[in-house]
Amino acid sequence: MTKVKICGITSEQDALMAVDAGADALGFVFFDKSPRFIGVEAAARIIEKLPPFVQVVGLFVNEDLDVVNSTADCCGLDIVQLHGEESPEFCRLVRRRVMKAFRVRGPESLTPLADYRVAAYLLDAYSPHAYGGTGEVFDWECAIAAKQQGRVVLAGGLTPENIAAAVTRVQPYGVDVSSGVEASPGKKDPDKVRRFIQLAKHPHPI
Ligand SMILES: O=C(O)c1ccccc1N[C@@H]1O[C@H](COP(=O)(O)O)[C@@H](O)[C@H]1O
Repeated sequence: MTKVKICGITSEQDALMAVDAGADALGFVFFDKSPRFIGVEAAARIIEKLPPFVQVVGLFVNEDLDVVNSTADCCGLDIVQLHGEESPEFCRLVRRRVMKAFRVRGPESLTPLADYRVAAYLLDAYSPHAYGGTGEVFDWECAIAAKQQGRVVLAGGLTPENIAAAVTRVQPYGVDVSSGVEASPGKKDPDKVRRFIQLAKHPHPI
């Protein structure tokens, strides 16, 4: 069954709602140019309220290694998601499992994957305007091709409307969504979160 990460959590209410809806992982954005930015202390206060068996992911963009590792310790992160131009060596020095994000423009965007020894490749749409969280979709054929190199987490413009088609076609290890399940930037819409998770995990109605 496809794993689901709900990213851009900024409140305890949204965190517990997403967990109750069946999320496998929650994402906290430690990138201060994001509308979903959360500070370390605020994130730690939410994370300490989470039940067991939910993975906690910290998202960083071109952050200092020391900051990544100290935030991971402070907040009890399980996984680090690196969404900038971090090198293979940088990923190796992170003291957590790493999901390295690649912003896909076309098949040539997949060439660097082979250099990275990481827990999963997260594929997102390329945008010249932002590092992620844009709601833009890329050509899923690239995600299908990337599965030859390792675990793929599909992201980029996923919504309750397209997630069943995405999971059926790509059959990724997991999916990640931020803007597609929001009521407004940084605030999740409970109905969208529930429908998204249900359809990601059960794309074919029984
Ligand atoms: O969510 C953000 O604000 C964000 C900022 C900077 C880098 C990545 C970000 N989010 C990640 O982007 C993808 C796609 O998001 P969306 O569903 O299209 O809105 C996803 O992996 C988020 O974790």
